[in-house]
Amino acid sequence: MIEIRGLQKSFGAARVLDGVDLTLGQGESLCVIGQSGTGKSVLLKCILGLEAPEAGRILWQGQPLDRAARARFLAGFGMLFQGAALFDSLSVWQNVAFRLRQRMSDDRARGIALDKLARVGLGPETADLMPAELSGGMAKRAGLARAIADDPKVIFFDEPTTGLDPIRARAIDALIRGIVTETGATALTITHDMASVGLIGDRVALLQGGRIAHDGPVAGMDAAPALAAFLGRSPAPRAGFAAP
Ligand SMILES: Nc1ncnc2c1ncn2[C@@H]1O[C@H](COP(=O)(O)OP(=O)(O)OP(=O)(O)O)[C@@H](O)[C@H]1O
Repeated sequence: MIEIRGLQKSFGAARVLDGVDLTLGQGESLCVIGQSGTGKSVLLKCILGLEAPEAGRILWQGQPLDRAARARFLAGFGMLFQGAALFDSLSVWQNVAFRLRQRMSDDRARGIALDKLARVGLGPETADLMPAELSGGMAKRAGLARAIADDPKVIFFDEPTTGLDPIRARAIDALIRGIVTETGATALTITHDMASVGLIGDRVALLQGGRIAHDGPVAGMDAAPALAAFLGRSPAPRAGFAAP
């Protein structure tokens, strides 16, 4: 569905992306991990058209993601931003219904927003609260409700568990996995959190030195040498491996 080939992006003399090749299949959940400053956000911005790469191609459904294709892509796309990024001056339901209100009545948009809030575990009593009245975990849930408000076919999750304690982080992971599974959406998650990778991802890619240093299924990722090196530990023995 999304195919990235030879993507390069520099800032001044610093080449951040140095030939990134990555494919995201329809209905697949891919997690991209990497150290701070390796270019995960830059990669996301190149896909969204917020940064222009010097070289390489991004294809969506086999077509180059030019201006017209990107507009179609973004119309069927949802995103959970790092820190939720709710609009401070809008209530929770208005945030969730932000895109819906551009094409339907407030009554209808509010009804859909309440359904989506319920899906992420927020009751109707939260609908008229302002973002400043929410805890970090509630804000993430509201951001997630906004990401799925328009029933997107593709959803990007940027550091979905950053700033949450482990219990709330796992709850958000479980919600994301449930939503991705039940909607069949294609998902791209950027994260540092390996517990999230295990819960959310079908596949994990490691961005390192401007390239994809590892790309493989989440099942069995403990045995991948590149991931073990990234995490600073020895790879787990493969199934059937007999220790001497
Ligand atoms: N607009 C910009 N101008 C100059 N340098 C930039 C710009 N955007 C990103 N960079 C640089 O590109 C590199 C990659 O940044 P990026 O934000 O993609 O890292 P990241 O992997 O997402 O990090 P983190 O996990 O900490 O969010 C960094 O060195 C950053 O300083």
